Amino acid sequence: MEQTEVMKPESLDDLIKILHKIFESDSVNVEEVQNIMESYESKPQEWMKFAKFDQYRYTRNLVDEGNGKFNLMILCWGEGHGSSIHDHTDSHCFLKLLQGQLKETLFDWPDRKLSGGMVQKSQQVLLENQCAYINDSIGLHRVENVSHTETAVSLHLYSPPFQTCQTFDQRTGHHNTVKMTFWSKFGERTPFETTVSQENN
Ligand SMILES: N[C@@H](CS(=O)O)C(=O)O
Ligand SMILES: [Fe+2]
Repeated sequence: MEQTEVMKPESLDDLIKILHKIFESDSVNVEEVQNIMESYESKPQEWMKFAKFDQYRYTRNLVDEGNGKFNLMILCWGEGHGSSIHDHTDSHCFLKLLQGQLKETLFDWPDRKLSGGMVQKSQQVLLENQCAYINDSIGLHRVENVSHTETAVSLHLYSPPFQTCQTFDQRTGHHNTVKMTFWSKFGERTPFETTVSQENN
């Protein structure tokens, strides 16, 4: 389908409505989703209720389940928090900055005869309101809030939704499968579960 104009979402709720419409279709137009997400102007009062921080790790806070087609979540990054090198389980990943800055480092998938560690392909600093995109054919990434004084908040859309991903050891290229958990869902702190690992990647 051809895209004629980019609608500018009036609010986070409006953005969610537009995303529901877009994802009714079976094919995902990456550029369209990226443009819509980028054109939403972040207003803290609209997303504050989802932004719950942890002292030790970045948190994943579920905002919307996208009718089963996507998961929309807000990630909260304390000073110096970062993810390990990971994949996105064959899903589309859109990452929009709501507050602060994040550094994204791209890596190639490790090959068998890896020596000297995994190779960095590129690096970019994402600024407020920018929206980046990645999938497994582009490569792997690590995301970091390198600031020692500012927190960062980002809005992530994954389609289709996924619950596990692979994390990679930069030195050896070896990977582990990790279960991904939510710190909160729809603004409510997720109850502590003893059976489920509370690890992020
Ligand atoms: N993909 C990561 C966040 S990031 O580092 O892009 C996650 O969903 O936890
Ligand atoms: Fe990621």
